Amino acid sequence: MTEKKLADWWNESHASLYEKLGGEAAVNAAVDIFYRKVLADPRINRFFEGVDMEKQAAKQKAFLTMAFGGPHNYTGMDMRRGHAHLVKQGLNDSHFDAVMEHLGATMKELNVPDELIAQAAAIAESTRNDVLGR
Ligand code: HEM
Repeated sequence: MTEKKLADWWNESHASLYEKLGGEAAVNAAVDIFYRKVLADPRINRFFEGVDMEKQAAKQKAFLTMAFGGPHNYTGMDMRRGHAHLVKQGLNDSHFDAVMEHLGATMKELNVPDELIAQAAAIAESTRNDVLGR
């Protein structure tokens, strides 16, 4: 193998899900679509009432970066703290499922391959108990 081929092979086989999806550009493309879906959904939009737009955009970006397996600084404890007030307002599995639905639909709209959608869903799913405070 030439050096270039070796480097390509290494990068392809070690690319994170985040890199495969297109990194920060992919997250930025997904934010608008995802955000619109969430805010248009009467099952869950009440949780986002009174959250200011700037904070919200940063939150959506953090959410998607996390789901895409990218660099993030959140831990289970942060997920617990970040959603504890929502759990008090009744946040439960049905709301979590709705968010998962929008995540999958957003990625489908962006023509992400099913296999990568499944990987992102698995990452998001792994936060369920922390988000729901149990
Ligand atoms: C897939 C699981 C989820 C992940 C990975 C996630 C991720 C995050 C992150 C990173 C933040 C920012 C926390 C911070 O302030 O540092 C956040 C906040 C928030 N999340 Fe989630 N989230 C998830 C599920 C949900 C669900 C199911 C809802 C409601 C239906 C929700 C509603 C919110 C709201 C409203 C905030 C902003 C809270 C505030 O600033 O007052 N999240 N989430």
